[in-house]
Amino acid sequence: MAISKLELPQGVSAHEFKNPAQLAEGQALAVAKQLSEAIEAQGTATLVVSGGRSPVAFFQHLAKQPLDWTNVVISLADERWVPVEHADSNAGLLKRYLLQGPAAKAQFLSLYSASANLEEAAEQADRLLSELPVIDVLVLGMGDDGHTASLFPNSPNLAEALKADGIRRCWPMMAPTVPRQRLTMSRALLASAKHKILSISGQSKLTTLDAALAGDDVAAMPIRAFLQPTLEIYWCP
Ligand SMILES: O=C(O)[C@H](O)[C@@H](O)[C@H](O)[C@H](O)COP(=O)(O)O
Repeated sequence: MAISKLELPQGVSAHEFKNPAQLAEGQALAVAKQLSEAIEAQGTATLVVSGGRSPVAFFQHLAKQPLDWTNVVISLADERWVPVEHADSNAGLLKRYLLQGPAAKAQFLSLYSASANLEEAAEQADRLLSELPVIDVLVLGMGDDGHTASLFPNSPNLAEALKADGIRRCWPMMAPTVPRQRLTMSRALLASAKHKILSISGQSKLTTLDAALAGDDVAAMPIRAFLQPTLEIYWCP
Protein backbone atom coordinates (compact mmCIF):
# COMPACT_ATOMS: atom_id res chain seq x y z
CA MET A 1 0.00 0.00 0.00
CA ALA A 2 1.12 3.60 -0.65
CA ILE A 3 -0.10 6.72 1.15
CA SER A 4 -1.60 7.97 -2.12
CA LYS A 5 -4.18 5.13 -1.81
CA LEU A 6 -5.58 6.57 1.45
CA GLU A 7 -8.48 8.96 1.40
CA LEU A 8 -7.20 11.87 3.48
CA PRO A 9 -9.56 14.48 4.93
CA GLN A 10 -9.52 17.95 3.39
CA GLY A 11 -6.63 19.99 4.73
CA VAL A 12 -4.49 16.89 5.33
CA SER A 13 -1.81 16.39 2.69
CA ALA A 14 0.81 13.72 2.07
CA HIS A 15 4.44 13.85 0.95
CA GLU A 16 5.77 10.47 -0.16
CA PHE A 17 9.48 9.60 -0.25
CA LYS A 18 11.31 6.56 -1.56
CA ASN A 19 13.13 5.66 1.65
CA PRO A 20 13.83 6.88 5.21
CA ALA A 21 17.01 8.75 4.17
CA GLN A 22 15.14 10.78 1.55
CA LEU A 23 12.26 11.41 3.92
CA ALA A 24 14.63 12.71 6.61
CA GLU A 25 16.31 15.08 4.17
CA GLY A 26 13.08 16.31 2.55
CA GLN A 27 11.46 16.87 5.93
CA ALA A 28 14.53 18.73 7.25
CA LEU A 29 14.51 21.07 4.23
CA ALA A 30 10.80 21.78 4.65
CA VAL A 31 11.08 22.40 8.42
CA ALA A 32 14.14 24.65 7.94
CA LYS A 33 12.18 26.68 5.37
CA GLN A 34 9.24 27.10 7.75
CA LEU A 35 11.58 28.11 10.58
CA SER A 36 13.46 30.62 8.47
CA GLU A 37 10.18 32.15 7.26
CA ALA A 38 9.11 32.51 10.90
CA ILE A 39 12.43 34.18 11.79
CA GLU A 40 12.06 36.54 8.86
CA ALA A 41 8.50 37.46 9.84
CA GLN A 42 8.81 37.73 13.62
CA GLY A 43 12.49 37.50 14.57
CA THR A 44 12.29 34.10 16.26
CA ALA A 45 11.02 30.60 15.48
CA THR A 46 9.71 27.85 17.75
CA LEU A 47 10.06 24.17 16.91
CA VAL A 48 8.55 21.26 18.84
CA VAL A 49 9.72 17.77 17.91
CA SER A 50 8.99 14.21 18.99
CA GLY A 51 11.43 11.63 20.24
CA GLY A 52 11.35 7.89 19.73
CA ARG A 53 13.63 5.95 17.39
CA SER A 54 12.89 7.29 13.92
CA PRO A 55 13.77 11.02 14.04
CA VAL A 56 17.59 10.65 14.27
CA ALA A 57 18.35 11.17 10.56
CA PHE A 58 15.90 14.08 10.39
CA PHE A 59 17.63 15.74 13.36
CA GLN A 60 21.04 15.26 11.74
CA HIS A 61 19.90 16.88 8.48
CA LEU A 62 18.10 19.70 10.25
CA ALA A 63 21.17 20.53 12.38
CA LYS A 64 23.10 21.15 9.13
CA GLN A 65 20.64 23.71 7.77
CA PRO A 66 21.89 27.31 7.55
CA LEU A 67 19.50 28.88 10.05
CA ASP A 68 19.86 31.71 12.52
CA TRP A 69 19.86 29.10 15.31
CA THR A 70 20.33 31.68 18.11
CA ASN A 71 16.77 32.76 17.39
CA VAL A 72 15.26 29.28 17.45
CA VAL A 73 13.49 27.87 20.51
CA ILE A 74 13.18 24.07 20.60
CA SER A 75 11.10 21.87 22.87
CA LEU A 76 9.66 18.36 22.92
CA ALA A 77 6.11 17.18 22.29
CA ASP A 78 6.78 14.61 24.98
CA GLU A 79 9.46 13.25 27.25
CA ARG A 80 10.20 10.13 29.23
CA TRP A 81 10.57 10.96 32.94
CA VAL A 82 14.26 10.10 33.06
CA PRO A 83 17.32 12.33 33.40
CA VAL A 84 19.04 13.57 30.25
CA GLU A 85 21.91 11.07 30.69
CA HIS A 86 19.47 8.12 30.49
CA ALA A 87 19.43 6.21 27.18
CA ASP A 88 15.65 6.75 26.87
CA SER A 89 15.74 10.53 27.35
CA ASN A 90 14.34 12.48 24.40
CA ALA A 91 16.34 15.52 25.55
CA GLY A 92 19.46 13.33 25.39
CA LEU A 93 18.50 12.29 21.84
CA LEU A 94 18.18 15.94 20.84
CA LYS A 95 21.50 16.83 22.45
CA ARG A 96 23.25 14.05 20.51
CA TYR A 97 21.71 14.63 17.10
CA LEU A 98 20.02 18.03 16.76
CA LEU A 99 21.67 20.47 19.19
CA GLN A 100 25.04 20.04 17.47
CA GLY A 101 27.30 22.51 15.63
CA PRO A 102 25.57 25.85 14.93
CA ALA A 103 22.24 24.31 16.04
CA ALA A 104 23.66 24.02 19.58
CA LYS A 105 22.97 27.77 19.82
CA ALA A 106 19.21 27.16 19.81
CA GLN A 107 17.42 27.61 23.13
CA PHE A 108 16.14 24.27 24.43
CA LEU A 109 13.20 24.06 26.84
CA SER A 110 13.28 20.71 28.63
CA LEU A 111 10.13 19.06 29.98
CA TYR A 112 12.12 16.91 32.42
CA SER A 113 12.81 17.90 36.02
CA ALA A 114 14.05 15.80 38.93
CA SER A 115 10.85 16.48 40.90
CA ALA A 116 9.55 14.32 43.76
CA ASN A 117 7.17 12.45 41.43
CA LEU A 118 5.77 12.44 37.91
CA GLU A 119 2.78 14.65 38.80
CA GLU A 120 5.05 17.35 40.18
CA ALA A 121 7.36 17.09 37.18
CA ALA A 122 4.35 17.64 34.91
CA GLU A 123 3.27 20.67 36.93
CA GLN A 124 6.77 22.10 36.71
CA ALA A 125 6.90 21.50 32.93
CA ASP A 126 3.47 23.10 32.65
CA ARG A 127 4.78 26.27 34.34
CA LEU A 128 7.91 26.29 32.16
CA LEU A 129 5.82 25.91 29.01
CA SER A 130 4.03 29.17 29.79
CA GLU A 131 7.26 30.72 28.43
CA LEU A 132 7.06 28.79 25.17
CA PRO A 133 6.29 31.17 22.29
CA VAL A 134 3.60 30.20 19.78
CA ILE A 135 4.77 26.96 18.13
CA ASP A 136 5.71 27.60 14.50
CA VAL A 137 6.49 24.00 13.55
CA LEU A 138 5.43 20.77 15.26
CA VAL A 139 6.71 17.35 14.21
CA LEU A 140 4.71 14.42 15.56
CA GLY A 141 5.38 10.70 15.32
CA MET A 142 2.84 7.90 15.76
CA GLY A 143 2.97 4.51 17.43
CA ASP A 144 1.38 1.35 16.09
CA ASP A 145 -1.34 1.70 18.76
CA GLY A 146 -2.31 5.14 17.42
CA HIS A 147 -0.60 7.16 20.15
CA THR A 148 1.11 10.40 19.31
CA ALA A 149 3.39 12.48 21.56
CA SER A 150 2.80 10.60 24.86
CA LEU A 151 -0.98 10.61 24.48
CA PHE A 152 -1.41 6.86 25.04
CA PRO A 153 -4.72 4.99 24.80
CA ASN A 154 -5.83 3.88 28.30
CA SER A 155 -3.44 6.17 30.19
CA PRO A 156 -4.74 7.96 33.29
CA ASN A 157 -5.30 11.67 32.47
CA LEU A 158 -5.86 10.91 28.78
CA ALA A 159 -9.38 12.43 28.66
CA GLU A 160 -8.14 15.71 30.19
CA ALA A 161 -5.01 15.80 28.06
CA LEU A 162 -7.15 15.32 24.93
CA LYS A 163 -9.56 18.18 25.63
CA ALA A 164 -9.55 20.37 22.53
CA ASP A 165 -9.93 23.52 24.65
CA GLY A 166 -7.82 22.38 27.63
CA ILE A 167 -5.80 25.10 29.37
CA ARG A 168 -3.13 22.89 30.95
CA ARG A 169 -0.04 22.55 28.74
CA CYS A 170 1.64 19.43 30.16
CA TRP A 171 0.22 16.19 31.63
CA PRO A 172 1.72 13.16 33.34
CA MET A 173 1.01 10.02 31.33
CA MET A 174 1.67 6.28 31.57
CA ALA A 175 2.96 4.42 28.51
CA PRO A 176 2.32 0.70 28.03
CA THR A 177 6.06 0.10 27.60
CA VAL A 178 9.08 1.12 29.70
CA PRO A 179 9.94 3.75 30.61
CA ARG A 180 6.25 4.05 31.50
CA GLN A 181 6.33 7.45 33.18
CA ARG A 182 5.93 10.17 30.55
CA LEU A 183 5.32 13.88 30.24
CA THR A 184 3.31 15.10 27.29
CA MET A 185 2.22 18.38 25.84
CA SER A 186 -1.57 18.53 25.77
CA ARG A 187 -3.58 18.17 22.60
CA ALA A 188 -4.62 21.82 22.84
CA LEU A 189 -1.02 23.06 23.01
CA LEU A 190 0.15 20.73 20.22
CA ALA A 191 -2.80 21.63 18.02
CA SER A 192 -2.02 25.35 18.40
CA ALA A 193 1.11 24.93 16.24
CA LYS A 194 1.03 26.91 12.99
CA HIS A 195 2.55 24.08 10.89
CA LYS A 196 1.86 20.49 11.91
CA ILE A 197 3.77 17.54 10.47
CA LEU A 198 3.21 13.84 11.08
CA SER A 199 6.30 11.83 10.22
CA ILE A 200 5.88 8.09 9.71
CA SER A 201 7.65 5.34 7.81
CA GLY A 202 6.84 1.75 6.96
CA GLN A 203 3.75 -0.27 6.08
CA SER A 204 2.64 -0.93 9.65
CA LYS A 205 2.36 2.81 10.36
CA LEU A 206 0.33 3.21 7.17
CA THR A 207 -2.00 0.43 8.33
CA THR A 208 -2.37 2.24 11.68
CA LEU A 209 -3.08 5.53 9.87
CA ASP A 210 -5.67 3.77 7.71
CA ALA A 211 -7.38 2.43 10.85
CA ALA A 212 -7.26 5.87 12.48
CA LEU A 213 -8.89 7.46 9.43
CA ALA A 214 -11.71 4.89 9.56
CA GLY A 215 -13.04 5.94 12.99
CA ASP A 216 -13.55 8.90 15.26
CA ASP A 217 -12.94 7.69 18.83
CA VAL A 218 -10.01 9.96 19.71
CA ALA A 219 -9.31 8.26 23.07
CA ALA A 220 -8.91 4.90 21.29
CA MET A 221 -6.38 6.35 18.83
CA PRO A 222 -5.17 9.81 19.96
CA ILE A 223 -3.53 10.53 16.56
CA ARG A 224 -7.12 11.11 15.36
CA ALA A 225 -7.06 14.48 17.15
CA PHE A 226 -4.56 15.68 14.54
CA LEU A 227 -6.01 14.17 11.35
CA GLN A 228 -7.72 17.42 10.48
CA PRO A 229 -6.80 20.73 8.85
CA THR A 230 -4.02 21.41 8.67
CA LEU A 231 -1.60 18.50 8.75
CA GLU A 232 1.17 17.44 6.43
CA ILE A 233 2.04 13.76 6.53
CA TYR A 234 5.57 12.74 5.57
CA TRP A 235 5.75 9.04 4.72
CA CYS A 236 8.03 6.49 3.09
CA PRO A 237 7.75 2.69 2.79
O1 LIG B 1 9.06 9.88 22.76
C1 LIG B 1 8.36 9.19 22.06
O2 LIG B 1 8.38 7.96 22.08
C2 LIG B 1 7.43 9.86 21.12
O3 LIG B 1 7.44 11.17 20.93
C3 LIG B 1 6.40 9.02 20.47
O4 LIG B 1 5.15 9.61 20.32
C4 LIG B 1 6.94 8.58 19.11
O5 LIG B 1 6.89 9.63 18.20
C5 LIG B 1 6.16 7.39 18.59
O6 LIG B 1 6.17 6.38 19.57
C6 LIG B 1 6.74 6.84 17.31
O7 LIG B 1 8.06 6.49 17.54
P1 LIG B 1 8.96 6.03 16.35
O8 LIG B 1 8.86 7.12 15.32
O9 LIG B 1 10.32 5.90 16.89
O10 LIG B 1 8.37 4.74 15.87
